[in-house]
Amino acid sequence: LFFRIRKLHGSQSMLKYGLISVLCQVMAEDKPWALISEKVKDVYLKDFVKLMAEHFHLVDHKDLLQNPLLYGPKIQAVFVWYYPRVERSLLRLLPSLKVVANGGVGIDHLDVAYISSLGVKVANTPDVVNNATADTAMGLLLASARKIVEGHKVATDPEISHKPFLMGVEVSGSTVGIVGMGRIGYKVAQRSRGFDMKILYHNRSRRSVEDEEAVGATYCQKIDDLLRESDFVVLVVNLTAETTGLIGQRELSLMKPTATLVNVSRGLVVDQDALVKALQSGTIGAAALDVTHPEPLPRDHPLLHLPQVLITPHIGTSTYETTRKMVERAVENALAAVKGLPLPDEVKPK
Ligand SMILES: O=C(O)C(=O)CO
Repeated sequence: LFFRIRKLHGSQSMLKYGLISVLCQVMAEDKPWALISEKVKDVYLKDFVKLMAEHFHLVDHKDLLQNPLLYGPKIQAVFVWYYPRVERSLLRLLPSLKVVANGGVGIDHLDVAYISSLGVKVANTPDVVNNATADTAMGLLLASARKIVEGHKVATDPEISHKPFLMGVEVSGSTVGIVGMGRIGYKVAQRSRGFDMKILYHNRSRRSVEDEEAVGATYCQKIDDLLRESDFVVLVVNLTAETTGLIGQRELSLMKPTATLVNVSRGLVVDQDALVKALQSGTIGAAALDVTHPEPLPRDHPLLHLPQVLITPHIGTSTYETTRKMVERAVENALAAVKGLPLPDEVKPK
């Protein structure tokens, strides 16, 4: 059609440009509409929002709430990075919604059963998050064990004249216990092998002998055995009804008084009050947490003030490369749903 219009000559040029402009508008309308959170605009670098905007007209949550009748019926996809919260009140505004496309693997913040009951698909971005999240776990483990953050403070604070030795815990040759041997857990095991660590793991189902041998991991059917023997306990489970509060007072009391708890899963996997008590009483040695409940913690929360606790603000996947892959994957999932095609990463209700 475009080339036919271009062939119009002379006096027809007004008509020609009019038709081209209408055609461009029709083509622009062709792009589906998607909702993102204004927080995503703040958090995600412009490049990533641009990537989504190549395929979707983006509306932010604030605009939607100001103009629900204008935008609500157009929106076919919601991109979620924790925000916007996909509450029932939001879903009611979106009668044409086809997909909730989550960036990240954890979908504990989504009511998948309810969203699916509306005929709306849910997708996440597994696999692409594995390396960055496993790197974060190892970073926390090493930084906590070798007091890297305190070391930086001491080295850069001119007021500290007496340099303490900052005695750490030896990582090489120690025992790591990985709770949750899924895709990220396995990456943690691969990295731990590079540090000559003895590797224990606990998982709902045992890995194949080949998988175990490839990283030298030993299966602990009972989590208690892993907790008793490990110098570093690394939590890499999904948050589910079964894993909520998985590490409580009893479990912490089984750990070595020198042990470190590393959490890159979700804050609610740990009973935080019990963790505070275990740290204060010396039941365990240290904690290194990329996730807490809530996030961020209130400024007066004891975990923020214990010297043996290292906290990062949920940066498990925050690398440029992984974020790009997550955005690309979320866009692929959303486009597939809009076109009625199978989603690369559909999450079905349990
Ligand atoms: O992928 C996820 O769910 C994360 O939380 C990454 O840290």
